Amino acid sequence: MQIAVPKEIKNHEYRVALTPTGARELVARGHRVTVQAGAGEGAGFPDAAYEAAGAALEADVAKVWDAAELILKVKEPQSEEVARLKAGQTLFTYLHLAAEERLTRGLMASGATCIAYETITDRQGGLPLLAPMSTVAGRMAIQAGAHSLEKAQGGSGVLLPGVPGVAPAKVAVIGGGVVGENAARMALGLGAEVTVLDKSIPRLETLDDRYQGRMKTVFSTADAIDEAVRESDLIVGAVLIPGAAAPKLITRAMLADMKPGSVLVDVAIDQGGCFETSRATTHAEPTYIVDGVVHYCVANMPGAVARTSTQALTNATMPYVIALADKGWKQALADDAHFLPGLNVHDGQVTYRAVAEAFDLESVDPARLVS
Ligand SMILES: NC(=O)C1=CN([C@@H]2O[C@H](COP(=O)(O)OP(=O)(O)OC[C@H]3O[C@@H](n4cnc5c(N)ncnc54)[C@H](O)[C@@H]3O)[C@@H](O)[C@H]2O)C=CC1
Ligand SMILES: CC(=O)C(=O)O
Ligand SMILES: [Mg+2]
Repeated sequence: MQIAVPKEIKNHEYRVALTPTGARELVARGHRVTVQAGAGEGAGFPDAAYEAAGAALEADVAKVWDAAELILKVKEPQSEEVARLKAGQTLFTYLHLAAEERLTRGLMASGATCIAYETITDRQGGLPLLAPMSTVAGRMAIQAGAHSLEKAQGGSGVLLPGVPGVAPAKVAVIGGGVVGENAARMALGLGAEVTVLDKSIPRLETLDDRYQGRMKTVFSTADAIDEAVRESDLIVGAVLIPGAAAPKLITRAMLADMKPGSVLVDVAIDQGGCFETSRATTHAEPTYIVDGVVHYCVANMPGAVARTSTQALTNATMPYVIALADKGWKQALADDAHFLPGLNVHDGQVTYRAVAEAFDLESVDPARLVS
């Protein structure tokens, strides 16, 4: 199969979808891999390493896309990438479609087969291709929040751990999944007072057990969120309803109850964000202030630590890439009931129910397309 790896073009996105190690593996299986020149540079993988792995380098982005049967990316396609995509091609990348009607319609119009990393499931009920980047983003959320609390960033001037004689900051994490646990763990490590809110009792039990009561676990209700809003210096938004738009859990009116200079880090922004006042920002300009509250809403947080993130992401994606390359999308999805929910768009049709519901579109059962 002809496989293409374009250079990512989203603002300050330095990850790449395939490492030289991955390229070598695909080439050894008889596939042709074309990497756009410079695609791996931001993650520390020079062109020469891909060449040594048996991949072809191509400087002309149009040629990279045009010849491909399978396109491997990291971030959701930007508009100029959507314009390059065509029927008969398979795209494998993060898509986050429920937050992006224009992108959804663009992918439908392309006629291509679009498989999202973030809706593939596993036997344990997890999201194995979202989890590595959620781990990174959760850990980064506290770094970003701590920095945003500094006065020069518009923050309240609170230091997360406090100092002897001065109490630590209060951190609330809404959603105790992969992002939430990693954020809470970092905040605990820095000495903050940490509360995690989740709607899943089993999840709260796991956290309570794992951290031996060192973080408070609270069932997520409107009252509990009100209290977190009133008390916290930093709130991390980390909820997810897989494939769907995030619920808005903090409204604009509620910001008036927050301490001036408090910080909201909305990691769920790639699914539309879980705070009413969230809008996606970039690493170039990560924060803005609404009603005295600093908002950090970068939709590709892991792109900033591209070396670590690329290795973590490709460790997880590689078995799926190999299945797509060896068998083609139809057989690869037919053979694996957990890979199948990755299919979001095929030949003009939406195949993921939560995405179709977000935009009042017809949804086609993906199982019908592969049987
Ligand atoms: N901004 C970025 O760069 C990145 C964003 N993300 C995003 O972070 C979000 C979270 O991802 P994961 O932690 O992997 O998901 P997850 O599925 O592991 O965890 C989500 C948690 O939210 C909980 N939840 C759902 N509704 C809730 C509510 N109303 N109140 C409290 N908790 C609720 C669920 O029970 C679950 O435990 C996703 O939108 C994901 O796409 C992930 C990586 C990078
Ligand atoms: C999950 C995601 O959106 C990211 O890693 O950028
Ligand atoms: Mg995004």
